[in-house]
Amino acid sequence: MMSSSKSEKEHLLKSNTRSEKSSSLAVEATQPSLYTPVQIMEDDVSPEVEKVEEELKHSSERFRHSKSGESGSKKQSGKKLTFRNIEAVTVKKKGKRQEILKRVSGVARPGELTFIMGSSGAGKTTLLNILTGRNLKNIETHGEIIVNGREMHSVEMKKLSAYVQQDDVFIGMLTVRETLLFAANLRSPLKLDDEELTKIVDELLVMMSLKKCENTKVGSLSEKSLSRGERKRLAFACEILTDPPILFCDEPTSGLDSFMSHQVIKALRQLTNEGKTIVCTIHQPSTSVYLMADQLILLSQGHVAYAGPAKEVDAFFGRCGYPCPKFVSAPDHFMRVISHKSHETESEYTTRIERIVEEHRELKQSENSQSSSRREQPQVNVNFFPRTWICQFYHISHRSAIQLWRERSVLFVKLIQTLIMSLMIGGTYFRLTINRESLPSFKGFAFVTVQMMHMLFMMPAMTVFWKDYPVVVREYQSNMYSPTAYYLAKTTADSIQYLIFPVIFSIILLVMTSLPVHFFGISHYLAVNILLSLNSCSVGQSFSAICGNLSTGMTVLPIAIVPLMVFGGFLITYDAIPFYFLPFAWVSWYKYAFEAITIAYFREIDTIPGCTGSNSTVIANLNSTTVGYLSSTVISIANSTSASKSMSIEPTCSTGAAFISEQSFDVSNLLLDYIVIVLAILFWKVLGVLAFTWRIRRT
Ligand SMILES: Nc1ncnc2c1ncn2[C@@H]1O[C@H](COP(=O)(O)OP(=O)(O)OP(=O)(O)O)[C@@H](O)[C@H]1O
Repeated sequence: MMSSSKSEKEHLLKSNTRSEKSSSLAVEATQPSLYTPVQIMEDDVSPEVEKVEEELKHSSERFRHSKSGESGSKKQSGKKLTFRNIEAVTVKKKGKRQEILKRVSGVARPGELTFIMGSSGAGKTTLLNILTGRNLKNIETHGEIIVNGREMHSVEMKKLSAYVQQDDVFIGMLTVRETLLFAANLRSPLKLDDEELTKIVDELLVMMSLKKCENTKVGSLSEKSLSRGERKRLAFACEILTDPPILFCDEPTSGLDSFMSHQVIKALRQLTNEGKTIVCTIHQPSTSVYLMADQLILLSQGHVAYAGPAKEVDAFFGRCGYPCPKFVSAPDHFMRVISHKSHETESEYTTRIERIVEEHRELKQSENSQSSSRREQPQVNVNFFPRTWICQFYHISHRSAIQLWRERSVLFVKLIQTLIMSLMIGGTYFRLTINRESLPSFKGFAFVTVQMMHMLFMMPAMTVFWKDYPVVVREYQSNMYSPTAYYLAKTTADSIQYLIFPVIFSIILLVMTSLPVHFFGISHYLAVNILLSLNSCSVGQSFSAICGNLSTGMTVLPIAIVPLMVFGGFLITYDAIPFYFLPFAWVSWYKYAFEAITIAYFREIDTIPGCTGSNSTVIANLNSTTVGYLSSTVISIANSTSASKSMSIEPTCSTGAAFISEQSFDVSNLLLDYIVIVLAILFWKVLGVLAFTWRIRRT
């Protein structure tokens, strides 16, 4: 740290001398900047800054010792990052191509801090994304990325580096400590025990000045808990816990005050002292921050305007005819030179940039001609995730369970909803028993039960991923876990509620009705309802993953589900279904659930009270009596298919078995019914996993 301060001061003095010598030809502003170099030097040595720096230094050292298990300071073997002729093109509508980066080349060396600077839209973030192999949807890229003479595949690059992205996204319900512990569990390259991980997290909390908020919930963008600076420091802590040799940071100082910006860059500088290669984009650095850079890459209109030592940039712009005027800070000056001014035309701006780019190209030509050395080819068969699939599954489901519990107000609302619906339906079928008159009502009761298992649970299940989706993308890109582990762990943890609510719903209905109380009936009724609710959430989650967002999923879902419901045997008997719609009936889990519930209650009944024989006739009008409140869509579909056949039950039966076969069901199908419902759950799970994995991998 001391050496860096010293070199900064030398750099600063040189920069002042250069500034004094230079003329003010190319710059309009000649007013002294608010942040004069002398003030910065004074700020730099203020007791408060010194104290924080000392704290950071000691914490950093302790953290590294705890990880390496060595008493002395451990320097990493350096990684020299070279990128050559990086091009990025987006293909827009009607095949229009937009060049974002045009043959961008540069070098970042170990032990050095490299700043990528440029005006907004210059391509800084895109360059970092290409170097780290992330967020390249819709972007075509070319060029070479070489580390220590070997060309890198993006998978290898991810193992060697960490990337602190501009937006800090976290699971809002977790505390700072829990967030770090989760990351440490899944990212640490070595398998460490709980005690060692806790120690690392403790060290990181001190190192990043997060100790005082370690038990504060991270919060989301809508409900803030941590300050922006704390969120930024947490993002750093999550990335550097793997001790990567190369660290990329996109706008690490955005949203921070000048003191905190200085501290963040200072912390990065300290990491370079350990041999790390650090590359960060930075928008408008204060002079104190700028002076900490070793190397500078200036981007303008997707071109490299300058790439080289930071201390030589003044001389370069002087050579181009834009020397830095007296009292104007160097970053302010060259940012002005490479930015589009309001009073100039597009062609004037482009001409200026082309001249600077050409000047830089000439400067670099000799360097490039020397660098055509032979390189090793990339290795792609590298182990992708540090932890096993089971370990990933365990930690994600644990985190999801914590989230579920902390969001228990949502669970409470769902409980109230379940209670209200079950009391309403229980009231409708109050004292329902099995006799001649109530046979149509039983069909209505079975229909409403099955329908409720879908209405209550399918839509809420669709929301399961989307709140956390940006976090999941970020964590996947950081090689923390596979999408399959996430999907299955998240949906499994979320499904706990779908074991409880259907039981509450079923018990209330069973208490309020007067259906026969026997173990066979009750156990099958409960089992079918639980399986149906699990199937509903599998369907909801799967549609959500397939459609990619909630609103599309909610629109598409009824198109697929309504036919299955209509041909489920409640509204039309199997025999009456037109042959071209029969496939819907074959795959309708509604039908199998209805069959299982019917068998559960009628198999044991020898004689249906009130049914004396083959002449008994009961007309059921589901429209007006039993399911009158159901959606008009369903009813109209039912009416438009063979209404007379579907709405009437004309039993020629007096026994339970006869009633079962009257519905085109078979007593021996009970096991098949369960198998089909379980297969439906598995089918939707697999489809959901595939869709989710595809979606995440595309990012
Ligand atoms: N995936 C993409 N699809 C289409 N255009 C893109 C994509 N990514 C980046 N761009 C475009 O590329 C240009 C450069 O974007 P980039 O985010 O790299 O700029 P930047 O220099 O980081 O800007 P800022 O400082 O504002 O973050 C912009 O015009 C942007 O709209």
